[in-house]
Formats: sequence, C-alpha cells, structure tokens
Amino acid sequence: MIKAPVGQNPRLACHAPGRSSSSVVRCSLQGAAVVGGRADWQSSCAVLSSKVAALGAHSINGHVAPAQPAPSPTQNGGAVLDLVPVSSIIDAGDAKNLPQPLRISDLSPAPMHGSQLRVAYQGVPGAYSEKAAGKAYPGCDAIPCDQFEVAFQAVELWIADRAVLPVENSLGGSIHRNYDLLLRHRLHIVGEVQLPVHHCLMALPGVRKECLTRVMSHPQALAQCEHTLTAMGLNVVREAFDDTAGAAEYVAANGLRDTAAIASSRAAELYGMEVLADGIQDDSGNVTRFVMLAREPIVPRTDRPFKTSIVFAHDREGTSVLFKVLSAFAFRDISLTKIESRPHRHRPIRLVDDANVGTAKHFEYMFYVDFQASLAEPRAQNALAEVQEYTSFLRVLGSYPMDMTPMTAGSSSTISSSDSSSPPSS
Ligand SMILES: O=C(O)C(=O)C[C@]1(C(=O)O)C=C[C@@H](O)C=C1
Repeated sequence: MIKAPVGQNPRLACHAPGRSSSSVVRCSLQGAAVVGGRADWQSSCAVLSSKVAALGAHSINGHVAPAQPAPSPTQNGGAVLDLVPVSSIIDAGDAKNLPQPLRISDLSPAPMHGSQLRVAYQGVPGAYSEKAAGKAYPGCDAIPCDQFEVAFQAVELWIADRAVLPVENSLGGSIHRNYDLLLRHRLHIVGEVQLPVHHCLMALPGVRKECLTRVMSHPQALAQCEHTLTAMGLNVVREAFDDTAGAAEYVAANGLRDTAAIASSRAAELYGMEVLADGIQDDSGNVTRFVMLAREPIVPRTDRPFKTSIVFAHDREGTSVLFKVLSAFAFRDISLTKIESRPHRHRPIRLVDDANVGTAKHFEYMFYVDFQASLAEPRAQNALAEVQEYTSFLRVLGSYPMDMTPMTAGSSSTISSSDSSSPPSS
C-alpha cells in the first residue's frame, strides 16, 4: 500500500524511519508506551510533550506547539500539555528548568461545557472518518491521524478526548485492524455511528476518463466500487492508499493526469479535483459503521436501545464453547448483531487472577461479539456471568446507545448518543 506522502494536512503521525516531512507533525507516539496507571500516563505525556516542543513551532491540527520554553497550560482545546520537556532540562542545565511537581492543571482536564471536543480520526480532511467524527460529535475539533494506532494513542495520551474509527462496511466487511487494536488498547466503546458512504471518481480538472491508467483509494473504497469500475469499462490499475481523501490529495499535489482517486465530494472540493462520476459504490445502501472511543466507559442505561460489545477467548481443551456462549444469549432472547473471530496465536494475553497475580496466556482465536442489550439489564449481566464460566478471558469493550438512524441512501442525519447529545461524561 502506498503510504500517505508529504501532505498539506498536518496530522498526528507515528514516526516512521525514512519518512520525514516538514508539514506532518511526527510525535513518536510509539515510544510512549500505552499503559494503565495515572503515573504512567503522566510520564507518557511528558515524553510526548518533549517531542512536540522539540519540533519547534510546528502545529498539531492547527494548534501551535511552541518551542522552548515549555508552553503554558492549555485549558481544553489545545494539544500541548504544560509539562517540562525532558530534553530542555538536560540541555539547559539551568536550575529554574528543574522539573516542577505536576499540578492538577497539568493534566488535560475532561472536556467541559462549551469546550470543543477533540476527536481523533484516521485520514486527512475530506476522509469519511472525518465526516463520521462530525456526525458523532457535531461541532467537534476533528484531529487527523495518519494511522488507526495513532488515533488510539492520541486519546490515551490526552491529545484527543475521543476517537472515531471504522469497524465494518456493509460491502467490504470488517476492518480487522481496528478489532485487533481494540483488544491491544484500553479504550472503551461509548457509541456507534453509521455513515452512508457515497463515493466519487475524481481526477485533475480537464482529465478525461479514457486517459486514466490508475485509480487510487483506500482498499475498502476500492472494494466497494470494484464492479462499478469494471462496468464503466475503465482499464485502470487499482492502487491502495492510506485513506480516500489522502489519495485525492496525492493525485492533486503530484499533478498526476493519468490517475484518478475514489473519495468523497468534499475531498474533491478540498483538493481541487473534478468529479468524473458520482455514486460509484456498488450498492447505493453502502454504509460504514464507526465506533466512538473514550478513556472512560459511559454508564449503561435502559431507557433506550443499547448495544454491548465483548471479546472473549477460551482454552483449547474446552468443548463446544462457542455453542455454549451463543446459547447464553439465545436463552435470554438477546440478539447478536455481530460475531468476528481473529487469529491471536502470537500475542499472549495477560490474565490476572483473584490474588492479582498475572500470567501470560496464549489463545488461538479472539472472538468479538456485539449483542443488543444494555449492561444495565439483568439478562445481559446474567448472560455475561454465564459466558465467563465457559471462557478463560472475557472483556467488555463497551455498552453504548445503538445508532438508530434509518439508513436510506444518501442519508446522513445526526446520531443521538448519550455520549454526544448530553455533556460528555469523561
Ligand atoms: O479513507 C477514508 O476516507 C476512511 O475514512 C476510511 C474508510 C474505511 O476504513 O473503511 C471509511 C469509510 C469507507 O468505508 C472507506 C474508507
């Protein structure tokens, strides 16, 4: 897959050796381990803050991150924490630069009334994920990230308040990477949003379809348009790109007159591309489901339809475990809306027993299940208690309001979610 090249959009990025850019902020998030304790978070933020400061006056999504001296505390919207950069302490050797104790105001506070929620998404402006972020959290400050992993870490490191990430498309199926990341990270699903996806074929102004030899887009978007591209008689090589809008930006920035991109009409507008064909998805009811992620879970309720997502694994010796798990839901009349299995042989899971002793354990597969009930309902609690008996590992990824938006072609009404319509709780 072609990696997003140097773009015009500053966005959070993992540092990748050999890729450098003046316009993309490269916070080495990978170096800042994702961990659970508050002290660990603080040290991760300090590492990140020092990297940001070292980048001088570059910006994260338009928030200027000044160079030395350390920036003053930002209240809510800023991406910079008031933590003394480690490097500046060592370099200056100056007494007044000695580390100061952390104060409560150093920790990025939870979003408050009237403040703009910072929502991380993967891609560049014009990506469907940006639109999903706006649908989930109207009026939010959407923060582009170059990888799904970076969006997770942006929330864990308090650079963003939420992340909105795709998990499934009605045509292309599951976005497996995000299932794996949900397990690896400690974020909670606090909502879901279904976005109708309406693709356009676009090229530089004046380019005719007959001149095209290549079409670039996100693999999911290419898959969603496969039959239509063939039916259009286009003799084009398909090339995968990090995200749809990024492909449009790439074609425009490089003046590629033999290449088209598949992306949204907003991407065409943003990057000065001309739409050659509108609505080229193979199915007019093409919908992508996104999950909304936060550091804290929301309190499950029973006054509206809720969904709960879990992941579990069982030992090889267990017999008919899947059948037993599914029957725990069936006997309580709980509908399942999704089952996904992911191979997991090479990554041990740390299990903690009642005495808080941890052991690493290998499982062949991880099973992800979404079911239609709230964790506040006794039938859901009982089902999970039973599931726990059959399995060796069980984690609740979140219990959250279902997106009840009717999915008609081209609809994009606002979702109501307790995490978005009422003041954020975390
Ligand atoms: O590339 C984008 O624009 C995205 O937001 C990603 C993504 C995906 O990962 O599935 C989101 C929605 C569409 O299904 C196509 C691509």
